[in-house]
Amino acid sequence: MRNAHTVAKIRDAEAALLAALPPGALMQRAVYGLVAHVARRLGRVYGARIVVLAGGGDNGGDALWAGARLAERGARVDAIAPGRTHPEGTAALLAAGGRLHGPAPALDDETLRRLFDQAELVLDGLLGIGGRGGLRADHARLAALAPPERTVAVDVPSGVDADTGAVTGAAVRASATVTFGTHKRGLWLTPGAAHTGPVELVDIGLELPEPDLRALDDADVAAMIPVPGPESSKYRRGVLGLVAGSDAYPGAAVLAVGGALRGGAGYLRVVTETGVASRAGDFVRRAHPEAVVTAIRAGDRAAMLAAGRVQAWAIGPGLDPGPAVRELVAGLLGTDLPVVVDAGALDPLAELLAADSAALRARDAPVLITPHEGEFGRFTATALGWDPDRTTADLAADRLAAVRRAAAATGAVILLKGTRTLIVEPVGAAWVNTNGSGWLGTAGTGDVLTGLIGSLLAAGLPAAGAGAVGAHLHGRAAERAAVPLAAGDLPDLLPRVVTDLLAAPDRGRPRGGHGG
Ligand SMILES: NC(=O)C1=CN([C@@H]2O[C@H](COP(=O)(O)OP(=O)(O)OC[C@H]3O[C@@H](n4cnc5c(N)ncnc54)[C@H](O)[C@@H]3O)[C@@H](O)[C@H]2O)[C@@H](O)CC1
Ligand SMILES: Nc1ncnc2c1ncn2[C@@H]1O[C@H](COP(=O)(O)OP(=O)(O)O)[C@@H](O)[C@H]1O
Ligand SMILES: [K+]
Repeated sequence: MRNAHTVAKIRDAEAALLAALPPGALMQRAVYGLVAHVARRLGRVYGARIVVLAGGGDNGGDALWAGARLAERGARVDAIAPGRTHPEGTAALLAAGGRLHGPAPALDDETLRRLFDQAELVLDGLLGIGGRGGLRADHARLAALAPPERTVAVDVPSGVDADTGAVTGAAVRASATVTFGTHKRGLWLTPGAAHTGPVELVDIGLELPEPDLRALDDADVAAMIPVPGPESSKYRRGVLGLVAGSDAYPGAAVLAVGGALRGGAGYLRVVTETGVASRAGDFVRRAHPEAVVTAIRAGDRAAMLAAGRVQAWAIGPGLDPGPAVRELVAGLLGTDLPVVVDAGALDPLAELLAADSAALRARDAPVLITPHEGEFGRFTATALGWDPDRTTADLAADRLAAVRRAAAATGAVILLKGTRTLIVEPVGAAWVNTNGSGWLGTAGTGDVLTGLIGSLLAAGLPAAGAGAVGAHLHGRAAERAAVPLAAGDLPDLLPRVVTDLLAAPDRGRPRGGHGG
């Protein structure tokens, strides 16, 4: 498990440790980790040309000290400073033979370009967790010139808000980030997450409280995947009821069923709309003979519920939102089972919530909704009266906070899909998925995810756990796909992903959350 904390919590932990350690010791721990990263990456430090971007705070201090250590090992280090610099770090760099250029306004573009062009590596120490708002012009100029493929961000890419991931104006783009003590939420939240490259965590010994945001690793997911025991049967493993597919969109049902069959439930009951031609049911039967299909007339909630006993429901892929689907969603809310609501069932659920804001809180079992950003805007507009334009702005300014507000106000567990899918419980507990790739942004991958999550829910995982494990497996499957991937490729890749996770030697070993 990887943990992220708020800047305020990091400052508290830092203060406690600073009081207990000799002056400068904490910074030296950070510097040690940073230098190790740089040395590993360069292979040979001696003779390497390194540029240090040195802001006026401790982030600049880290970078300058790292520059000093690298200069002592024979690197040629040029520091560029927008203004004043960390005194001890500066003195150490100069004593080690490094050079300081600045303040930046006095440096012409030509000189700066030459320094950046020659650099094998740039250390971005302009701003860390002390950054506030958009970069000032003298910082922004340096951030824009730093070459992304050769830049390592110190603690946080400068210009990315460490708490929210918001980016206002220019920000450093790095090919790797070395962060200290714990992850910062902004490293994981879009848009900031697009600036970090892979993130390496350096343990500096902070004693941290409960995290504010978590990310599952392979080992966590391996320990959470429901594995059948000797006593298991198809019914004991969990039965999923999946309401998906209509005459208009039969394919979505096929994709969702594909995800569900590979999600670990023992039995799958699929409910489709008969419509004129019962197309969806026929499609599903042909593609997936394992699924048991019941075709119902649109909106016939009694027929849906009569499809058989299940442990969880998922509804939405390939359904046309309208009064008939609202009937079905209302029928599912009336059960005491966990329900996943996606796609064509989201607007109908939002309408039910607009009429009765306590509809979800009145249930004992969770409702997990899985919107993408556009669906989230529509859902919150209908259910909560939020202005969609304002919601778009709120998501860019502080994605996690916006989703937390919506989860608290509706009582739904919310899985907001995107580059960094977020899973948030009504009480605020939050997870982020950090794997996958842009190739997932193709029609139908969300349908596969809904089936997969529904299946995990039926197999007994709690709602947020099913969402987080489902998103992780879905992302890993995408990483293994031949590209460009199509949504239909994903179900067939899931068995290899799960098999490898379960075979990993550290499966089942406790994984500490220590130090993030
Ligand atoms: N918190 C910790 O546990 C540790 C922190 N360390 C380092 O210390 C950093 C935090 O240092 P500081 O608190 O000094 O903060 P920073 O170095 O992040 O930034 C503070 C400085 O930046 C200026 N500034 C703020 N916003 C700006 C903007 N938008 N444009 C231009 N300038 C801006 C401020 O006026 C101030 O001079 C961490 O990111 C990390 O690199 C490490 O040394 C080790 C331990
Ligand atoms: N850049 C990206 N990186 C990682 N995952 C992505 C990216 N873009 C989209 N995804 C994932 O792809 C899926 C798309 O789902 P969705 O928007 O519902 O599509 P559809 O409705 O066509 O199935 C989600 O799981 C989302 O998180
Ligand atoms: K930085």
